Amino acid sequence: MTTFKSMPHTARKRVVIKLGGSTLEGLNESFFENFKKLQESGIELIITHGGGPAINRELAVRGIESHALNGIRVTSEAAIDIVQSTLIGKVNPALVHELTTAGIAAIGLNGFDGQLIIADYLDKDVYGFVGEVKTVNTSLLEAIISAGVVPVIACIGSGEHGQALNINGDTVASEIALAIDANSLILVTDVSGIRINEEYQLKATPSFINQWIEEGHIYGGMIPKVQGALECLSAGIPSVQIVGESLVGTTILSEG
Ligand SMILES: Nc1ncnc2c1ncn2[C@@H]1O[C@H](COP(=O)(O)OP(=O)(O)O)[C@@H](O)[C@H]1O
Ligand SMILES: CC(=O)N[C@@H](CCC(=O)OP(=O)(O)O)C(=O)O
Repeated sequence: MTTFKSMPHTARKRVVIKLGGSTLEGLNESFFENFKKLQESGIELIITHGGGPAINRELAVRGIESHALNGIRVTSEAAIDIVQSTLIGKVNPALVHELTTAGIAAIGLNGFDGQLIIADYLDKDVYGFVGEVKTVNTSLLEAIISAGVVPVIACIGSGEHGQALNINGDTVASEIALAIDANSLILVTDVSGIRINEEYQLKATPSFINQWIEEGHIYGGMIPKVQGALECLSAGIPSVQIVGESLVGTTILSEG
């Protein structure tokens, strides 16, 4: 991925929070009030989101099949239209509304807006209309953030010739965190972190994560989360958290 690195800014604290589709619909007002408190304490927030369950429902209504491979939806031509309209037309405005109701100035965005996320096919033969992030328009994000507005980003990439590409929400979250030099990334999901042999892990390191993937303890939708986390850590973002609605979960840190 090519990014235009933001200016170093020693004093600022910038946090990217990804809200998983698995948990989005159940979040209540007090959850969003947490965000207001974070903002009031001077933290710059950037929110990204998924919407897997909402997409599944819309696909089912239309009788369109889809399946996941390594936690990524194999997206047909028929499916990409539904993914695009669900994320941009339904999930994103609903989330912006929740934030606005909690008193947070928020603006909904997707990869097409101001060329926010330019994407290319990940592997068209294998995944269909799924994208990988090529560039992030960090100047646009910087302008929005410095205006005190929270960007709320749907995980749709802008492909060649205006083709929408489906990008996993966790991948977008980590790519945005990397592009804007975030101090931390928080992935909010429907489980309180990484569970191994029925026990939630408070902490994890890359070597444990690789071992857990190999042994099959981490699978499905957890895979893009930990992969994004490992990328962020190796690029110098100090920590990534995978948490439930209560914001309690696993903190992933570099070794040592
Ligand atoms: N080791 C693990 N610990 C916890 N959850 C895991 C693990 N491996 C796989 N999962 C699955 O990952 C899911 C979260 O991913 P996903 O459903 O894609 O959520 P989201 O919509 O928040 O991105 C959990 O509900 C669980 O089924
Ligand atoms: C390519 C790919 O997997 N795209 C995801 C985008 C939504 C998403 O990531 O939603 P969650 O946050 O609920 O996982 C999908 O189609 O489901």
